[in-house]
Amino acid sequence: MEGRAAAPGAGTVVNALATGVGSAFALDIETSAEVRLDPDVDAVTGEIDGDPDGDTSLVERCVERVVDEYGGDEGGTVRTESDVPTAAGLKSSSAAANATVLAALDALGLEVANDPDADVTKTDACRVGVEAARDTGVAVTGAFDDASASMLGGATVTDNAEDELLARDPFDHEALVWTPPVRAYSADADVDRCRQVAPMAELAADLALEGDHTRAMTVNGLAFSAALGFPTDPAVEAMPDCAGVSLSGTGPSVVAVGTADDLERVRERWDERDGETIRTRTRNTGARIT
Ligand SMILES: Nc1ncnc2c1ncn2[C@@H]1O[C@H](COP(=O)(O)OP(=O)(O)OP(=O)(O)O)[C@@H](O)[C@H]1O
Ligand SMILES: O=C(O)C1=C[C@@H](O)[C@@H](O)[C@H](O)C1
Repeated sequence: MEGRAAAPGAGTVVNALATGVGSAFALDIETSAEVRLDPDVDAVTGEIDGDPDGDTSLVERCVERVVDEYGGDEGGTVRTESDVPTAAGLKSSSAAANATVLAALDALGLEVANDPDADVTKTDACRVGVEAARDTGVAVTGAFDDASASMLGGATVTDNAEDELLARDPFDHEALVWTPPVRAYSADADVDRCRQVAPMAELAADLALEGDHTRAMTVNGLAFSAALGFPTDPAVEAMPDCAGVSLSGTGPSVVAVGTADDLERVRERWDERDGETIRTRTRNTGARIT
């Protein structure tokens, strides 16, 4: 019983740590997962390609939850490979969870689709990974905003307290990502500081629900950079030349969206900073069984 799947990382429109309402969009960088299930094995063992000491608890819990809900009492293995840097704000946890849940469902021979008649809908599959993120303490709110953007593609707005999808829109832009050489685990984020900027998070969520995701992300980025102690300079440098720019997740990455020519000008400025600058694009297709 084997299954394989892949899921994209994502960028932030609105961080949900202030109010529970969040918004994110899929980026064209991926994590893939391979799951092997065996009725004669009890435990689930995880492995992260290239990171032998990486924390595999999230993906192991994803497989356990899929087996509990849709399988028998199989155990087995899960192995991930990822182009999404971990703990960089680019939703590596959501991508890993979504890819693993889809691979485990595939291993059980179940059909997953964005269709109420499928064995499992993509939204329900996404909720399994969100519960696993809560179980393992990887996410603060469960991060249904990030997980739904990765699972469904496009830009989503969600209520993370209820795991409810409030809106989903196509989101078509070139993207530029700057990742400084530090890491910030969501579980360590200062949630009280984030709550201080709730009025700005509410404004950003209103803009996102009106479909103005790019202005929403810029408002969000200024507020959460200030709250979480990240510099606002990268956003200020990008603002004249992009449609929207934000600190992504709980940082440290900053994501700008716009046209290719405009982002080249932003890249020249960001390339002077320590760390890595990646050109990619947003995408409207989400996670898939491969
Ligand atoms: N490729 C992977 N395979 C298995 N688990 C992973 C993988 N990538 C991330 N994780 C899990 O996600 C955790 C990192 O989650 P965290 O929320 O801090 O990062 P992020 O999702 O990249 O950040 P953010 O939510 O700010 O975008 C890791 O410690 C690990 O448990
Ligand atoms: O841990 C969490 O619940 C979250 C982490 C960040 O990615 C946020 O951007 C997201 O809205 C919620």
